[in-house]
Amino acid sequence: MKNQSPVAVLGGGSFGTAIANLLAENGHRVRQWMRNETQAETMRSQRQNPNYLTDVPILPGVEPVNDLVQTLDECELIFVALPSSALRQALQPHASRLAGKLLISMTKGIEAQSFMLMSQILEDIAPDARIGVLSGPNLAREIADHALTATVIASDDETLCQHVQDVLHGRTFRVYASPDRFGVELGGALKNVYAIMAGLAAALNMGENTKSMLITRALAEMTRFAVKLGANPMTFLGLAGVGDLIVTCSSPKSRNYQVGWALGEGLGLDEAVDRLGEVAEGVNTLKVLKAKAEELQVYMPLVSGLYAILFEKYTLDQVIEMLMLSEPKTDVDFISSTGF
Ligand SMILES: NC(=O)c1ccc[n+]([C@@H]2O[C@H](COP(=O)([O-])OP(=O)(O)OC[C@H]3O[C@@H](n4cnc5c(N)ncnc54)[C@H](O)[C@@H]3O)[C@@H](O)[C@H]2O)c1
Ligand SMILES: O=P(O)(O)OC[C@H](O)CO
Repeated sequence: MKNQSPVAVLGGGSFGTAIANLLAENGHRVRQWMRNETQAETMRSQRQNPNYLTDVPILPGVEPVNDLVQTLDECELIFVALPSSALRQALQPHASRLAGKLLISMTKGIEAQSFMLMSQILEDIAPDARIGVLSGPNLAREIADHALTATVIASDDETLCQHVQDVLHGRTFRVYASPDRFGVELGGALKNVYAIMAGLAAALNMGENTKSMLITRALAEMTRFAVKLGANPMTFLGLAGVGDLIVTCSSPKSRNYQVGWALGEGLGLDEAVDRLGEVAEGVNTLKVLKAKAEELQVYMPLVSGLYAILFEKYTLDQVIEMLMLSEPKTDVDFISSTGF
């Protein structure tokens, strides 16, 4: 079933571009909104995004636009691919236009002051909207290249999940549903931090044992934190948990991994972020996560270690020594408490 009204994608970056094209491939009319009028005009005339995924042709069904009010008024289903630092500021002024709309957050970040996830911000801005989260192992570059990909639409609104499955599902993009919006969204935000670490380790050629240890202990740490916040740990075994953690910690196409790689090459954090020139949400997430873990007294040695390197002038060697020589722990925390 095709939408009568066009579908909106908010964001002119790589993920907005990949998802807008995917929707158009499935036969939907798409309004891809971006704040930069020149960029929208260039995309309309050249049929290419001048800044992101520059070699990907913009399909005829995608109309790059610059008028947010008109876009929100025209569209019932709205995918949000704005950086976490921009989401509230971009949508708050238009709160009254969002009532009753289907708002799907694809943004993987955490708001600094409030520790709110992006769908919680959407709910805060638009309490009468219907809210979902799309998350999973979803590198924009690979979606645009039609690599076989799976994702998760998460919401307690089953009709919304079905609708999003209908519009996005296709030959190269498979959409699973989950009722656990909080767990799915938290997984997508937290894994960015560990991808920085994995990129750093890879640049230093630390080896496959190290990579595996990092990913597995990252999963343990993320899950421990999530349980403290009341999330369901089982969600972290799915695509939006371990799935996204694996891809982001393994792929040089991940921007968070690239920041870590640049740090491993000896760049400072600011230089690494500048060189990237795109959003790497893990840097801000690390700051808010470190503070929250301390507040909640959750043991997160990898987060503390990376924070110590990036913001407290510890050397990598000092942090490695602290991590490796700390008191030995149990492998899987939950085994003893579940009685298996
Ligand atoms: N790229 C991916 O592979 C991917 C995959 C899944 C989720 N995401 C998430 O999607 C979000 C966006 O990432 P991206 O990859 O598209 O980023 P990007 O760096 O490719 O592009 C960011 C875009 O946001 C725009 N922007 C910045 N500030 C803005 C503001 N105040 N108002 C409006 N637009 C603004 C920029 O101009 C740019 O067009 C992030 O939270 C990211 O974690 C990205
Ligand atoms: O490029 P990154 O590091 O923002 O990661 C992109 C996606 O979140 C991977 O699922």
